[in-house]
Amino acid sequence: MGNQSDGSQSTRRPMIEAVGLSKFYGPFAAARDVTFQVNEGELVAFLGPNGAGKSTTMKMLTGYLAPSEGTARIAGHDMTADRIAGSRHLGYLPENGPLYPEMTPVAMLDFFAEARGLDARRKKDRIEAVIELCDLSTVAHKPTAKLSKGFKQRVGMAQALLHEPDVLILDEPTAGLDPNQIREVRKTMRKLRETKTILLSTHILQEVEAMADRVVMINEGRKVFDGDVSELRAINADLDHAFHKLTGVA
Ligand SMILES: Nc1ncnc2c1ncn2[C@@H]1O[C@H](COP(=O)(O)OP(=O)(O)OP(=O)(O)O)[C@@H](O)[C@H]1O
Repeated sequence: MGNQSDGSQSTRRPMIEAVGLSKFYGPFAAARDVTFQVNEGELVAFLGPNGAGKSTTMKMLTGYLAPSEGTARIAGHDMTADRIAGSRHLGYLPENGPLYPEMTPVAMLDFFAEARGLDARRKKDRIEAVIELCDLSTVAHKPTAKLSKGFKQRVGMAQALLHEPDVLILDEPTAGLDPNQIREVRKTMRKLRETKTILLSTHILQEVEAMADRVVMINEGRKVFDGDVSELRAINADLDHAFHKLTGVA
């Protein structure tokens, strides 16, 4: 299924690296010593029950949140010391959809394109391209706050893809969507995985079976599994049961 089936995983370049990442809020550890990597061309599903620390880990990987301990690297760039260089490679879909709900999708994309230093020509081309790819033309000039959840999610995705990053970190891209919208997101994802390295958090185990090369699972801030889907199946043929066994949550 995955594009690592030729056994070349170890020779591929690591594009997303979590090295001993921890985040403490007072005495509470939202993430503790989390280490894993996503190699070039892989799509890795990031699983765990609510509150396990997925979003916290993703925010540290993207440089949005400073780790208490450890190192996050994107395409080899340390996201604390060298965030701008790493961010050129990275598209990030945060858990709560796009920022700046009062702006229209076009205005927001324009703003992000400016912030990322795209020149005028490339800005125009890329905004047009992501509006088409994410099917936003009918809502491009409406305030984002007034859009449906599915469209808001697409605006977030368009923002993440704007600068043609080769690495994507997507925090629950199908959360709260209806089945038709989920199909659309999966279709987009299948297209993206041909050219990009992707870390994707989700609660939908069918999504994992359908798309992931590998699974990283965390529970109570700690990594509890890192392997491919067949290894997860070796724990229990039913992925729901495997998830339950590793996390103690149904
Ligand atoms: N700023 C903060 N201050 C204190 N605790 C926090 C903070 N941010 C997150 N947490 C706690 O850290 C833990 C991990 O949260 P996180 O959002 O990373 O989980 P998650 O795995 O993404 O969950 P979900 O699947 O519900 O999105 C939770 O218990 C959360 O309440």
